[in-house]
Amino acid sequence: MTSRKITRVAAAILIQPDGQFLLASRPIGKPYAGYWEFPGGKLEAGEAAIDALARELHEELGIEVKQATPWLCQRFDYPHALVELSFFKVTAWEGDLHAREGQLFAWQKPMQLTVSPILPANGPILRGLAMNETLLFSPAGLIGEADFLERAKLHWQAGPAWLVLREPQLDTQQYRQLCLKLAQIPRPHGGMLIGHGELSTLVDLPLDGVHLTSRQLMALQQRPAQFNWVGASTHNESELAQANRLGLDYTVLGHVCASASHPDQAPLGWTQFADLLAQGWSSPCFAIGGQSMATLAQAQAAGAQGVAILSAAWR
Ligand SMILES: Nc1nc2c([nH]c(=O)n2[C@@H]2O[C@H](COP(=O)(O)OP(=O)(O)OP(=O)(O)O)[C@@H](O)[C@H]2O)c(=O)[nH]1
Ligand SMILES: [Mg+2]
Repeated sequence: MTSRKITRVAAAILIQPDGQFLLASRPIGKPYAGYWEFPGGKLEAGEAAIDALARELHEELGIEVKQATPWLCQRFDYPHALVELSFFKVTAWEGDLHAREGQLFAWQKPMQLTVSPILPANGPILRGLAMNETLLFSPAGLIGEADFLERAKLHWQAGPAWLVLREPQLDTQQYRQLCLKLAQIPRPHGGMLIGHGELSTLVDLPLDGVHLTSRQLMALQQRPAQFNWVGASTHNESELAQANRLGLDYTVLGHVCASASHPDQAPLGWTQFADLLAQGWSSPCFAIGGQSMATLAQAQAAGAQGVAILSAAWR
């Protein structure tokens, strides 16, 4: 097997407080001229991705980066190069944008692109920009249905919470009923309701998506077409690779820290978690296992989208 040289690239997702992000058109004379991309460029020899990011944004846009959080690390096989893209979410910068390379700029809303074409590698990751920093797993089995419905309402009132309804102790009929009750709660900020279980029992429920177990994930040949959003639980590289092959929207990887739900299995730990993410995947990943808002920053520093929270979300 011949191994291709990897071109390392740092790219910035500049995000405004209202959630709009910046795309720039590639200048004439470069490969894919006229395609829309995230500003950025190639790492120089010995340069760290975050330093390349700051340098490129200065060169291309004339701004100084003040706050950048690692987001996805993605590998993409172009005919001209195998590219490893380290994306950063840049939420604070100084200076006005200048098109120093003659680019055009477009501020875009997640899932509502108005420009095209975009670079081929960027297509699969765009859905990830619509995701929240937390993924909440339901606890009705632990705290009781009435309490759960009340707290779900509070989460959705407060923000765009993504809720996975995972209740393995319920039978199909009970699950349906609970799901229908949840679906009636208003979600003014665009919160999401994600199902869990045998896919054939979920298809006609008012769900925004489905969360696959790792067993379901490994048994599938294709992404299930009946659901808008599809994510999966993963524990290792082969499961991450399968999620990537199927083009899933997100993964959950763990458990990262010791957790009450898996007392007999050794946790991955942050180093192994970060190493697995650094292999390069096209969809955001949530850390799971001992996670809460208190571990969000650490998870994101390791390259995660955010944290999957079980019991800590419902206290
Ligand atoms: N900057 C940037 N590059 C991307 C993105 N997506 C993507 O596939 N790429 C690829 O990553 C590589 C980065 O190239 P670049 O042309 O921006 O590099 P650069 O700014 O250092 O320019 P240079 O070629 O003049 O040195 C290209 O192969 C490009 O196709 C993206 O969103 N932003
Ligand atoms: Mg560039």
